[in-house]
Amino acid sequence: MKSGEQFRAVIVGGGPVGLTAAHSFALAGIDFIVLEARDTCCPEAGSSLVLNPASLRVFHQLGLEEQARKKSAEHERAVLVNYSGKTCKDVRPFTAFDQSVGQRPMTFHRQDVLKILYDNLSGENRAKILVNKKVVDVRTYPDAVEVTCADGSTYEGTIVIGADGVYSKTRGFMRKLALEASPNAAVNPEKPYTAYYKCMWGTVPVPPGLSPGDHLDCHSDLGVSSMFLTGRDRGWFFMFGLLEKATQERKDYTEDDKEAYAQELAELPMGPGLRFKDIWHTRHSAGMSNLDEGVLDHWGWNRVVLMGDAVHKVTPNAGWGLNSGIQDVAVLTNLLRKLLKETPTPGAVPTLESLENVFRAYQEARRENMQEVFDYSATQTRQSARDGSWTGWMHWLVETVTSVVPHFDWFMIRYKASKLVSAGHALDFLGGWEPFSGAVPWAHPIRPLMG
Ligand SMILES: Cc1cc2nc3c(=O)[nH]c(=O)nc-3n(C[C@H](O)[C@H](O)[C@H](O)COP(=O)(O)OP(=O)(O)OC[C@H]3O[C@@H](n4cnc5c(N)ncnc54)[C@H](O)[C@@H]3O)c2cc1C
Repeated sequence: MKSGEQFRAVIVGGGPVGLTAAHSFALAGIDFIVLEARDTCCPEAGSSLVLNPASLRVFHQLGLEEQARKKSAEHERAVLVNYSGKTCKDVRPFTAFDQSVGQRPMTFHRQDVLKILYDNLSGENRAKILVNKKVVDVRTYPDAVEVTCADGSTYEGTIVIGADGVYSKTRGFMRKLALEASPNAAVNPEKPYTAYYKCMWGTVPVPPGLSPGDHLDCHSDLGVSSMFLTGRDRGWFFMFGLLEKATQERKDYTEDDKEAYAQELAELPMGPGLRFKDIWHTRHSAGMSNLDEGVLDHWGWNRVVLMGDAVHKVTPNAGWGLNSGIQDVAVLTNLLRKLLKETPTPGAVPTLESLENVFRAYQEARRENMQEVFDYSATQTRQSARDGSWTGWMHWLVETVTSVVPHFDWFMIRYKASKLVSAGHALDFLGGWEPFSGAVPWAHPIRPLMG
């Protein structure tokens, strides 16, 4: 293996984070290739994705905002019911986002996000997304990396980026290679995430009485909760449940498991006058998994670096998983672009030391914020599906007291959620424009576009 003449990033995984990286790298002038295991980057799998204003700001910079607005619904109404189905709150707190950061979160069908990303790559860049390329080996050399796929094909590059999700193979190779290089190397655990909750999700037609942008929640003290979101033309349910025992093992739920769980939660309220049994039979599709949680301590090693669910995994109640991955993309793109621009000989491949410095700076820029996002997400899950522990009762007490405080949700969004969102990075070499501004300043402002 010898050094390539030009820098190239081999991105493992053509999910939403890998595809966002493809757009960002293309605009930054960073050569890349994406290797995706499935036969398509846009499968009809998963449920909704809520993009927060920080992600929408990046999408705007990538030229994707217009398509995104056509395919999504802005958050409008928040309804909370208790386990008996009684409405505790029916409010419209999301105007707080309009005032704070100038933009509300938007709800998409997951496949639509993938299609927006994939379809809007130029022909030249789309040709760099290769499907049916399941990565089975990663090797590092003094000047390069080599990635091998299940079909026997190999790809060389300067770095390899693991955007291959919660069960990341790249993460495993990073660990293995670091330990081979030094048995005392500081590495991530082999199984770095732990699940305390499970979730079944699915797509259904919008039930009567609901409108685009509705967000319904049902909380309970029995270790279960439900959430229902409406988009432009469909709705999505999320049925959360506390696992009997925390686990680090992967669990693949079967159709029978889903049916049994649906029967178990049939009477769980989803919103005013709506129970789970009313919508389960209308589903187009449903999925189920344990909700892994964790933030890794080592985001990169040598020529290998991780982003998205491969390096942090949060529960989905607060909708921060992909939004965090988009932040990873923005920060890593900015740092790599700067490095490549500053390389003494134009076009020369940066040294391993300079790449490792970039990976360190990337982790430093993201790790602390990610922990805050992680804690926020974990708390939301535990406040919703409360257990019988004292923390469960504390969550109950806080929720009961705050549910009678006028405009409480508005204040939480204005002073807590907006603060997290406004910490968001964007691509520092591209401009942006107005709606993404309000009373809360962005920690990393972008240059306003002229005209
Ligand atoms: C029910 C639910 C609701 C959610 N809602 C939201 C939300 O509203 N907002 C939000 O921000 N986040 C949400 N999330 C989280 C979000 O889905 C993830 O954070 C996001 O998908 C992570 O993207 P990723 O690209 O890192 O990983 P993935 O989406 O897992 O994509 C990884 C890709 O890598 C490919 N791959 C895997 N292994 C290999 C290999 N060996 N070789 C090549 N390719 C490989 C996979 O096929 C896949 O395409 C939700 C999650 C769940 C479960």
